[in-house]
Amino acid sequence: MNKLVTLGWNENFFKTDDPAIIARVITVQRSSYRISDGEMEYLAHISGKFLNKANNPMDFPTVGDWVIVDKLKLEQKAVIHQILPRKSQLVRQAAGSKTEAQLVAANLDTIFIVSSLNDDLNIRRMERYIVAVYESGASPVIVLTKKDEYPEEQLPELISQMESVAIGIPIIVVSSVTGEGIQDLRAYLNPAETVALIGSSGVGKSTLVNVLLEQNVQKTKDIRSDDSRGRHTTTHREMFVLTNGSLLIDTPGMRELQLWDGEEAVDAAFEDVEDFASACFFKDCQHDTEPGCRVREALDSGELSQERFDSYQKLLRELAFEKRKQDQKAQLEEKNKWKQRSKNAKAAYQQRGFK
Ligand SMILES: Nc1nc2c(ncn2[C@@H]2O[C@H](COP(=O)(O)OP(=O)(O)OP(=O)(O)O)[C@@H](O)[C@H]2O)c(=O)[nH]1
Ligand SMILES: [Zn+2]
Repeated sequence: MNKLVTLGWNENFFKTDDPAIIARVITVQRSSYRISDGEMEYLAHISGKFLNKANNPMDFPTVGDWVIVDKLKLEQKAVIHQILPRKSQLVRQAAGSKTEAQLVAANLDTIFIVSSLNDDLNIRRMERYIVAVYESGASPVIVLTKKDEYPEEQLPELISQMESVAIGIPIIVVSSVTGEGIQDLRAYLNPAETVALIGSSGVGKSTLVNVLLEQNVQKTKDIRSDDSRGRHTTTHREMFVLTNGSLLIDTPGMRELQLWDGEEAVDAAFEDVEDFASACFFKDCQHDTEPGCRVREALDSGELSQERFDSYQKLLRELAFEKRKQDQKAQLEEKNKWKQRSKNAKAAYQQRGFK
């Protein structure tokens, strides 16, 4: 049997007579990668030619990527030549002020949006995560952790609140301490499928990975007893194989999730708002003062909450702003490229002695 299958490989991804050239990225460490062919792990680097062609973060391998490689079995080293087309990819705007995409993981079937029931839970943040997941092409599942620390009687109210913003998305409540809900979660971990966990730091992602793997592979840390500096315990992204053959990727906690792209994903995540908007009299209704505005009507009657509508508009504005920044950056890069070219041409001309 082709061992790649144990990593979720499917022949439809890429046709080749030589499966030995295929591997999957299981961790990313600065400029090196750990890859696996299902049999052995290799420390891999990208080839010089690859490096020359890669000019933005999306061109580089990420955890979950399928890659074409040359393996040196004895040394357990490999060279990555190419990334196979991704079937899904989770992207966010990189932290900091630079306009730059950050690729979180690739080829995911499902994404667990993990939030703890105690103080981390935030409806507006949840909406943002849902948009990012829809945009990635994977299916979202909401996982609410630390059930053991939350008053049972308040749970139904909270879940119904969550349901109103996570339309049609499964919501699973778990406790890694008591084991409640873990079995329900396993229903979303199918053989040969890849699931990634995302969420803020300290919500219990790594603890959950350990529980699902039934062993301690990810370091966890007590957030109550540490200082504000050493909070993040998961420093890199890593893929694990569960005993049933499903693949699980843990990601470092995010302080905030800045969207990179996804106006259509906003429409998908805000199906309720879209439904009202499509019933407005004017096709291009701005839901402001236009007559026959179904959105305003829904806001007045309470069918649609003002907070939800504000959040929808805010995300759209943010994405439009993000897009303008990206376009400006692309224009600048294009300009610099031409500048450099004419500089090179001039230098070559002078070298030939035509001064
Ligand atoms: N009471 C309770 N505590 C939990 C549960 N799950 C995790 N914790 C605790 O929450 C703290 C943070 O858990 P981690 O698993 O390290 O959190 P994380 O999301 O991986 O954090 P980062 O690696 O920083 O992203 C630890 O002290 C865990 O013991 C749970 O179900 N119940
Ligand atoms: Zn309207």
